[in-house]
Amino acid sequence: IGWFARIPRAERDAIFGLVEDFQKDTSKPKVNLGIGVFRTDEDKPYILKCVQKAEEKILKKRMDKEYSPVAGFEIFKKLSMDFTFGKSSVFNKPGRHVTFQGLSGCGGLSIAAQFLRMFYPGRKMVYISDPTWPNHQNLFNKLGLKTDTYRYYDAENISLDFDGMMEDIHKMPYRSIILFHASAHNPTGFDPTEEQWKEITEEVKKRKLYVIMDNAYQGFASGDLNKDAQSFRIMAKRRVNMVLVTSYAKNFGLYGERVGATSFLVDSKHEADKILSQLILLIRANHSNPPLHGARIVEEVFTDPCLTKLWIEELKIMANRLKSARKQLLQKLKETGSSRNWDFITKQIGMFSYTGLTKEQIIRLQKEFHIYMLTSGRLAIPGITSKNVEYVAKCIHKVTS
Ligand SMILES: Cc1ncc(COP(=O)(O)O)c(CNOCC(=O)O)c1O
Repeated sequence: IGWFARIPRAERDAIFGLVEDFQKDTSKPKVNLGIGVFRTDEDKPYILKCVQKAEEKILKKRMDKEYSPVAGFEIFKKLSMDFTFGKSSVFNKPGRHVTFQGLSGCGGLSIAAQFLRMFYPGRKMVYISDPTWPNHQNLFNKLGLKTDTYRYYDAENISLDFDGMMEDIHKMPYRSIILFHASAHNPTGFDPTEEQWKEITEEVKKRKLYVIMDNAYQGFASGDLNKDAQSFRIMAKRRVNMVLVTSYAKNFGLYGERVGATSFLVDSKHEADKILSQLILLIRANHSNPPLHGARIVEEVFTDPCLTKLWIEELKIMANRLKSARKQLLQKLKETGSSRNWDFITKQIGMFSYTGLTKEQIIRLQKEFHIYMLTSGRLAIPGITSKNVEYVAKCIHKVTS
């Protein structure tokens, strides 16, 4: 068809393009350090036991397959507010938040971005961290919001560039929109401390910024649900204007079920009703109704105390598995006699390590050793196992010495 011929080919998605290359690679051994999806030490996907038990309960109930409400079920929304802001939060009351069930984190960010584009009175531009998750810029730009960056990473010292970040926030025009990662920053793995979050919050208030809080790893980052929520709970306590986008992909292992919750904090029931009415039209224009299954699993786990307890245990198991993989990798890198300081690997938390490897070194790892990483230098920790850690360490040493 004529006009199809004139459509330019887009560049591949950094993450899913790499996964395709990995799957096509027939050599042995090959190691996937590309995508942020949890794997056991046997390099297998992990279906949480609490999820399996929840599914058995759901199946027995023989529930219908009718449409969910456009914004999701009330119980799911309430449980999500209890999980994120906590039962005692001043915002966890009718009239102080507008919550909808989105299609996981991406879906929540997408609806929030469209809503801000339609109604935000300030600049239609979002400040995102440098570096950040590759899809942030793509998502906001595709939905009509420009992006700019704030400093976040000190490559020299391989650490959080807190001073740079604060300077950039201090310079931001009043009422700019800024996106923060709630915990387990992707890709650096460096998070502000509790004290630093308090300083960031004061600066955000001074600049009257609107915050998009991307909460993709709550509980999965440290294994502690509340610790991983400190960033946005500190901001909420100081009445920072924000929308919180929560994903249940990682902390429930429900990647493909596309389940998440997004909450706009508001001041009154009057405001809440108006915002919900606009969100419902916007959601209708996107996916109309959210999927049933993932939300029902989350609801079962949050309402059954035994399943909640099991879930919290499994979060710790996953977080500890990643911590031990970091320790093993650091140990093996030391054993190679590498002169580099790799200590940052155990200082970072969550799914990724930001290694500082150059693009050339990463291409060599892929071409010569069939080890797949993002060319940004991001290494997905779940891909490290007891079986392959020595091989990975030796190959990293080879390309960096
Ligand atoms: C910061 C952040 N926000 C949002 C999301 C969105 O995740 P989802 O839409 O699956 O909930 C993700 C998921 N990351 O994807 C895996 C990877 O980076 O390799 C994320 O890391």
